[in-house]
Amino acid sequence: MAQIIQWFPGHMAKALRLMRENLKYVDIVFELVDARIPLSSRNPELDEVLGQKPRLLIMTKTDLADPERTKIWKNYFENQGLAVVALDTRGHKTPQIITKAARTVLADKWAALEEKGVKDKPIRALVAGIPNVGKSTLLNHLVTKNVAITGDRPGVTKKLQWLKTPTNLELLDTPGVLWPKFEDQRVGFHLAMTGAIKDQLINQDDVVLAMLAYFREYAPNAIIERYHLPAEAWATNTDVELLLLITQKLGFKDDYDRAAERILIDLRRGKLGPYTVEMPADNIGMVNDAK
Ligand SMILES: Nc1nc2c(ncn2[C@@H]2O[C@H](COP(=O)(O)OP(=O)(O)OP(=O)(O)O)[C@@H](O)[C@H]2O)c(=O)[nH]1
Repeated sequence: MAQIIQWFPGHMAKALRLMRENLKYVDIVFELVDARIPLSSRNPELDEVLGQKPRLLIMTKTDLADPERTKIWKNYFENQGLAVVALDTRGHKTPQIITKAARTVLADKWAALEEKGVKDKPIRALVAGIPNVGKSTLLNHLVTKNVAITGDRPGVTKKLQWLKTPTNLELLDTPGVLWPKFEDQRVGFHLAMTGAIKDQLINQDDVVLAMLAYFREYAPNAIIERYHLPAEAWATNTDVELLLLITQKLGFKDDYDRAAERILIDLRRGKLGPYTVEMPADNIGMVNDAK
């Protein structure tokens, strides 16, 4: 883990600085989090950078997450005063869902503008989130044609590029890449499970063992079925022994690394079913509890 801790801070500082600079050009920030790891995929310093800037929390990849847990998380964030949508960003209703939610967040401000005679003002937004959370996918689904806005407007003069959507949003075309924080080693494991960080950064065997500990408690049958293990496999084996057993079942003899790699691919592609490895009560040490 030490390697990761040394590697990220410079990137994170730069990303947050860029975010601060761009914030003044937008009305709202779309903060993306991965529904499978809603805490580990958030950046704890974002709260401070955003201050009072309106925000919409978008939980992505709900098709890969446990639906019951997604509901719990949505409530949890809403109870903190955040506006939240949870979706598979690739769905065809994404533009309508996101635009409606953004309009709701900004309803008062837009009503005040309309009173002053400003009609149909586009909502300007910045998409932010950690790598792999779905930023580009969201942008691509919101913007049906690639139309860059030009002209003498704030942002444009600074050579920022904006993308217009048919639903009257204007999106900064470069998403803000945030970096997670790794003080809690579970954060690293969870990010690795979902593929948010490079595989070279964490020992895959360790990630798979953390993952098996989760499946032992919450979805034991998914592993039994996928790797054709005997029904009593969990009861008679430790997590390490189970990894060895799966390695043999996969026909990889004693090549545990290869088995770990295969298991992670299965997990990330949803072959082990939907999963959400974090719950609010886990207190994964990275997000400020207050908004
Ligand atoms: N199943 C599923 N996959 C998604 C969803 N959103 C994005 N993806 C996939 O997740 C992967 C990463 O998505 P990107 O849009 O490239 O993520 P990004 O945040 O732009 O990533 P970086 O460029 O690394 O910062 C891609 O394979 C997407 O197809 C979703 O809601 N559900």
